[in-house]
Amino acid sequence: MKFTKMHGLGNDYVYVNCFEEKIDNPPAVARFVSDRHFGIGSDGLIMINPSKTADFEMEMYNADGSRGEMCGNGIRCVAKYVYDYGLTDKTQISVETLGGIKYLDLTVEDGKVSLVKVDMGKPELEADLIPIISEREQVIDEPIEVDGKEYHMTGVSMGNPHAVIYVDDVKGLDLEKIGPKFENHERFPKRINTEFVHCIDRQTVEMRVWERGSGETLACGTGACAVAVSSILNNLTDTQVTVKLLGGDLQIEWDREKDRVFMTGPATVVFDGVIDITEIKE
Ligand SMILES: N[C@H](CCC[C@H](N)C(=O)O)C(=O)O
Repeated sequence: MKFTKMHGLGNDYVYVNCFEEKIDNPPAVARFVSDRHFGIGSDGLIMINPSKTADFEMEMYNADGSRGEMCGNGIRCVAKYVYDYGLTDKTQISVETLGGIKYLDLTVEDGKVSLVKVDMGKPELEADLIPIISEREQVIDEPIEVDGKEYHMTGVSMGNPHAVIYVDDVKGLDLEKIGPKFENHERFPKRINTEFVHCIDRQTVEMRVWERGSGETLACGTGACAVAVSSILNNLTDTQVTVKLLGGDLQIEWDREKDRVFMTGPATVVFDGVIDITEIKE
């Protein structure tokens, strides 16, 4: 199977052009290629498929083989792949996802995509997932106990579920310890992506993320959007936010008039390769 290894701010996936390749068991292939010792090494698998309702379809799997409804860093890389590898010459494209059709603007330099702006759509407060105790115009603040400690979170969906938690010290967090306890907490029937955030000023936040199905990643596009929406709702930032992640910065804007979130960031090709997946059983 031919693949292309790409990343968005270090959130790396194995990309497969399924106009040419066929994958019969994506969850098993995702687990295999993601293994950083026995496979290629990645945060998951992203299949680029034909679509009946958009220019392309993004089918995304986490490293544990679970399917994600949407992937912000991933969809920017899909846009770069389809332009740079000649599947389109358009600089405005649409991509079908389980989280709805997304619309992307591509910036091209020297014939290659260097930056992508994604209309991430309408943020939803996860009332069914995390009971919201007040209307969205007020502070959204839900207590949750993990490891005997009470945290306060804001639940936001960007197609996939997120719990946003504000802390004073992001760097010192033991994510390996508390991350899985949030991810698998009984409050989250679909599990959860959890973002830990420190606000630097009204235009800048820094965050780390424990992703559902992949653990700590260097960046999370949908997570950065959820953090921006939560920070604006909690009156901690203005509507344009630079989100600083371990892998780099994303620019997020929540256009309250249109009620749509826009994410702008890079996409990078690392290498092309071929791997034998015929022996994968499970
Ligand atoms: N782990 C996420 C999917 C990947 C999201 C993230 N890598 C991004 O860039 O948005 C989930 O299961 O909902």
